Amino acid sequence: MTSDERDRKTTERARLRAARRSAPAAPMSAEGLAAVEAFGVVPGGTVCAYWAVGSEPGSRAMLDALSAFRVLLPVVAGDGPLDWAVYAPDALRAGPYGLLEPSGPLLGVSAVASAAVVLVPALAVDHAGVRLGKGGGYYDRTLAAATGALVAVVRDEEFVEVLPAEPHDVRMDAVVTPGRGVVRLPL
Ligand SMILES: Nc1nc2c(c(=O)[nH]1)N(C=O)[C@@H](CNc1ccc(C(=O)N[C@@H](CCC(=O)O)C(=O)O)cc1)CN2
Ligand SMILES: Nc1ncnc2c1ncn2[C@@H]1O[C@H](COP(=O)(O)OP(=O)(O)OP(=O)(O)O)[C@@H](O)[C@H]1O
Repeated sequence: MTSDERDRKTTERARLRAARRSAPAAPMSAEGLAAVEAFGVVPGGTVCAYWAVGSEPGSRAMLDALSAFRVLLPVVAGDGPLDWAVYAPDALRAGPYGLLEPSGPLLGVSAVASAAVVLVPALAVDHAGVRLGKGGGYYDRTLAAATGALVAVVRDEEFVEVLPAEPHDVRMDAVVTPGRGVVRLPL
């Protein structure tokens, strides 16, 4: 039943967040580019990425490695789908949840459809492509409109066999980890 799955998500989130707190940082500077190349995005193409916070995998270096592409970062817009703006290293401002957000013009929630690849933050991903996020539902509400490849970015140990899933969970097309590189899903 769905409410059981929700409880199991809560338990899994707590476990994964605790593990992250004691895990080494995962700057993953090359893995974003590896994912974009794996899906054959041409220079100048659009990629959605994210500004990593706290113990999340990812870094400014991961974004800067994508300088041949047009990189969009999410902007939290109330409880709705995420808005987007172009990443420029010198045009960032503080957003909610300790995030930095791009300060340039907002492109609207439909901008996610312009991306050939969407790099998606996650606490964990499973072999079927089910992703567990932080529980806000922002990405699930957003990715329904995406048309490009959805690639979750996690540590090796966060790529797991099976996660609890609800009907609204949007499946990932691939995962990238430092040890395994880009893995197409479902496995
Ligand atoms: N880097 C990044 N950007 C993102 C997300 C994300 O998960 N990671 N989001 C995904 O939906 C959206 C924002 N939603 C978020 C929801 C919760 C937390 C969060 O819990 N962060 C800290 C607590 C920070 C604080 O409140 O001070 C944490 O993980 O403990 C972060 C972002 C859009 N941008
Ligand atoms: N497409 C959607 N439409 C409306 N509500 C949604 C949708 N997707 C998720 N939600 C709601 O958002 C809440 C959190 O969902 P879920 O547990 O899947 O978040 P998550 O994927 O871990 O978080 P995030 O996407 O922010 O990283 C749930 O209450 C869920 O019902």
